[in-house]
Amino acid sequence: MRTSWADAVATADSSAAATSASPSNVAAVSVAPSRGGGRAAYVPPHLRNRQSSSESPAPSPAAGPSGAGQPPAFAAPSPAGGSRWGGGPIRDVGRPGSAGGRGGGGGRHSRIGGWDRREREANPFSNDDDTTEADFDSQENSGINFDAYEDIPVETSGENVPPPVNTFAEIDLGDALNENIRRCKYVKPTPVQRHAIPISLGGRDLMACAQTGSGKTAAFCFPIISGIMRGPSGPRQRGSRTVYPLALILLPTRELSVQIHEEARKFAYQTGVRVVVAYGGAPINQQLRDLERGVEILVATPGRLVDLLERARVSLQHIRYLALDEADRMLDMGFEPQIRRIVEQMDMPPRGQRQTMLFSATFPKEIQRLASDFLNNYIFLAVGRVGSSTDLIVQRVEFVPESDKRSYLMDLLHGQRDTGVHGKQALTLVFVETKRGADSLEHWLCMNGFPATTIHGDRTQQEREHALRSFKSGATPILVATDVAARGLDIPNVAHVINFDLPNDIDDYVHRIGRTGRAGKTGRATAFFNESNSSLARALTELMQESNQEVPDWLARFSTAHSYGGSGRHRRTGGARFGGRDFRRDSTFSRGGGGGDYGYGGGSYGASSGYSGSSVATSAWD
Ligand SMILES: Nc1ncnc2c1ncn2[C@@H]1O[C@H](COP(=O)(O)OP(=O)(O)OP(=O)(O)O)[C@@H](O)[C@H]1O
Repeated sequence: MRTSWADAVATADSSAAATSASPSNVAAVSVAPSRGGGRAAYVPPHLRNRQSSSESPAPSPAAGPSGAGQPPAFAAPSPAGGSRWGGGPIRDVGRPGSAGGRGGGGGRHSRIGGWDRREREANPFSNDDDTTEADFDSQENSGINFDAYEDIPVETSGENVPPPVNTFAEIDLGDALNENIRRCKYVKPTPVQRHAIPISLGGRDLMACAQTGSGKTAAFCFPIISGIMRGPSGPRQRGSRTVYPLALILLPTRELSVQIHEEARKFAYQTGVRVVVAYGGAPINQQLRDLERGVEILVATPGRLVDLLERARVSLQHIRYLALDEADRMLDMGFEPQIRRIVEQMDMPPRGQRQTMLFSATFPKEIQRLASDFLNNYIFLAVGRVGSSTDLIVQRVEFVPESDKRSYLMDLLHGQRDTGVHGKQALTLVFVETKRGADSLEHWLCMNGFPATTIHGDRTQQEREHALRSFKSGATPILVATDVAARGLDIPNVAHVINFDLPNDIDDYVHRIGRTGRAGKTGRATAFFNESNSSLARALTELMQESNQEVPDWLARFSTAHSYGGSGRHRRTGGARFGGRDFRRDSTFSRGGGGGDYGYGGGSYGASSGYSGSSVATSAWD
């Protein structure tokens, strides 16, 4: 079985008419397979005797923990110790100079489940480029453009919202965590971090909606790690193989769980807080061994977690923090039953006795409604950029008939090559609809001299991880993927996202294009649109307008033609806005109805105070 593009190229018969045919391949068929290294003969579009069907768009806090909130029973001791967020002083374990020392797995030695005294904690930063300790002081996280965040619109609703912070220094996260923030080269908090971290440290439940690539991972990891460091130790586990994590982070895909585990390990390095990952497709025995060595934060996919719960190897009895990343995906039809089982039907403390945080870049109202079952007196936070969440991403939509897609793709890739935009510094992610389509396109690209690999649900986990590594390293700078790669993956240098097949759901489009333009960087997204995508036209048009993108005339016409009857997930969530808006503010919600959007500038929900700075907008996404 072929496991990589290289194998594919090596085993392919160079004369094979692998470009089996669609008419579009006629142009491409004239492209000789590149085996042997020669660049394929390329037939430019103007010689292909056909008209472009596109109209060518131009390229183009002063308060402590809120009294209104109900900090869970486990909440930190009184603020007497100095944390403005109500926790006592954080024990700095494992930091240089403190007991345990650097690399010694210092810290909460007495806690079963924490780092064992005999065990050396592997340095999670050791693979990061060639950065030395000295470099950490001099660098910022690669090129993040904080100026772009200056006037970011923010909306909060809920009672007694803790005010935001401007710097990490304003928050008492403790020396060990601060040291890791420095190692990550985070100089300032991103907007979602500025708001979400104080809210979570204040003990409040949170539903947070913030643009892709804006730093949501740290926004939920920092308060969890800090809270565990402040709080009482977990239970001792005598004579039982069951482990009792204190925090659970649930994610929809295996790759994302691996990524969040790696991130969380960096943030928790030398804090004495141990992070373990459990996900499907990988041998369970290794994961069981990892768990047995102790776990405070369990990062998991739902299926594997249910397996561990059924085997009684994990108990959720002592969960203090529950975080759902990509929460709208976790609560849609695919995952909801499993999530309800984990959260409501096992032994997890009920809402109000644990702290729950839900994060995503998109939050359809119907999902917010479901999600509210898991939350207690929560704060809704929407953080967006002026104009929209994605104006750092230049979006183009091309009208491309189904049969011409490969040919168009070839144009784009040759264009990139000709302008020197390729290789490790400019990765290209191509989304397709089906697993078979992914394999077929990957094969065709390889045959035509474009090193590609693929990731989808029919590949083994080993193949998926290999593909991702190969893509990240630039060895195969094109990744053909299904929606399994649409959410959360943080891959530096993705310069171009191509929607070869558009998704049916506009929120999926938002997440897909969000694989580029991350952390303040710019990116490019191209979509191939044709009649089969008509139902998406209106939502796509609205999204592009909100993101200050040029909408081609033909798309606007499609949009008008299909504005009747377009419903459900094809429409922008929350009405004509990007991202999300607290469904509790929907004027019809209180009447038990659904549908209408809350008008601008209207009344507010409950005793909503929100952030009263001048940059408050009625919506984060207008
Ligand atoms: N304060 C910060 N300073 C600099 N870089 C940061 C900061 N916070 C996060 N980052 C970086 O920004 C990138 C995106 O962060 P992250 O993956 O958490 O985004 P996200 O909001 O979860 O995105 P998505 O919605 O796609 O899941 C990461 O590479 C992360 O290391």
